[in-house]
Amino acid sequence: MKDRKVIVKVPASTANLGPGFDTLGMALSLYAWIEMSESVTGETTFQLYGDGMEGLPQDKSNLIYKVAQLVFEEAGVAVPELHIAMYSDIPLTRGLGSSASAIVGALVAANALIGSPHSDDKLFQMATELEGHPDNVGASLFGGIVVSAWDGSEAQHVRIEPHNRLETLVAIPAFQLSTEKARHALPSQISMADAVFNVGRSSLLVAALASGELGLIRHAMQDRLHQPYRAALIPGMVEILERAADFGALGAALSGAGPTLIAFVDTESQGKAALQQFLKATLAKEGIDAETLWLSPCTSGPVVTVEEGSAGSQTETGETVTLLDRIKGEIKA
Ligand SMILES: Nc1ncnc2c1ncn2[C@@H]1O[C@H](COP(=O)(O)OP(=O)(O)O)[C@@H](O)[C@H]1O
Ligand SMILES: N[C@@H](CCOP(=O)(O)O)C(=O)O
Repeated sequence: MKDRKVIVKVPASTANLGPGFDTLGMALSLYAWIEMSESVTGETTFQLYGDGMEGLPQDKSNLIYKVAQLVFEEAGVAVPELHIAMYSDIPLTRGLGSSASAIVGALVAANALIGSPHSDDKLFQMATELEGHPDNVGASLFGGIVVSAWDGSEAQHVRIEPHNRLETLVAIPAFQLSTEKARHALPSQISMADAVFNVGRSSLLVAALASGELGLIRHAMQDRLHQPYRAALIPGMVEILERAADFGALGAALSGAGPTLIAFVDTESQGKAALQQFLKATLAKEGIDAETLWLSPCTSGPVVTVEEGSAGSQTETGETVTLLDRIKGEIKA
C-alpha cells in the first residue's frame, strides 16, 4: 500500500429536485478529483486547487483527512499520515453538493487505498451519517437520480436512470449560502395540507422521472416544505420558479439548499438561449451576478484509478506529476 496512489473523480449533485426534501438527488456533469496516498515523508501534506479551495484547512482538521481516518478506523487499519491532493470544479457553498462530493470522494479514495474492504452500501451509510441526509451523497455515490430515505440509523435507496433527453441549466449566484444557514430558515412544524401537497408532488416526480413522462415534471416540481422558507435568502428565486416553464423549462427548483437555481430542460427544446437569458436577467434585476452552466445528469458514481508503484508520480526526467497535470484535459477552468 505504501506505493499505491488512488485518484477518484466524483460528480456534483443537485438535491431535493423541488419537493423531495432530503430524499431526492441527481448527479451532475461537474466534478471534483481527489488524489490520496500514504505519505512518503511521514507527514500529512495537502495540495488544494480550484476556486475557493485555498481557504480550506490544510491540516488534520481537513474534511477529506477526517473522513479518510473514519474509513481506516472502521476497517481496523492505521494510516495516520496521508498525501491528499484535490481539484474541484464544484463551487463551494452554492447548493451543488461540494461537501457531499468531498465526503463521497474521501470515502471512496480511502477505501480503495486499503484494498476496498467496505461495500458501496457501507460507504453510503457512512456518507449519510456524516452529511446528515442521504439525498446529495446518494447522488454523488451512485450517479443518476437517487431516491433515498434515512431513519437516523439506516438509509435505503433506489437509483433511477435519467431520461436521455434530460439536461439542466444551473444559475450559480456569486454569493455563498451555507447549507447550515439555509436549514435554519426552515420551520420545525408544517401543516397537514402542506405535507399532503409534497407527498403528492414528490411521488409524481419520481414516477415521471422513472417512466420518462417529462411533461409531468412541471406539475410535480412544486414544493411547500423548504423553498418558500428559503426564498428570502435568494432574491429572484420565486420569479424564476414561477416563470421558468414559460421559457421552455420542464420545471425548476432551488438546487440543494441554494443559492443555485436549476431548470430541467428537454435537450430538444428550442428556447434554451431565452431561458438562460431569463435566469441571468431575473437575478441581475436583484443585483445578483450569476454564472450559468448547462449540465447533464451524470450517470455514473465515482470513477476510481489505482496506480501501484511510485514511478507513476514522476516523468522520465524525474519531475513530479501533480494531480492537475493528470486531469488537465478534463477540467473546466
Ligand atoms: N474539499 C473540501 N475539503 C474540505 N472541506 C470542504 C471541501 N468541500 C467542501 N467542504 C466544506 O463544505 C462546506 C460547504 O458545504 P455546504 O454548506 O453544505 O454547501 P454545498 O452546497 O457546497 O455542499 C465548505 O464551506 C467547506 O467547509
Ligand atoms: N436536503 C438538503 C440538501 C443540501 O444540499 P447541498 O448541496 O446544498 O449541500 C437541504 O436542502 O438542506
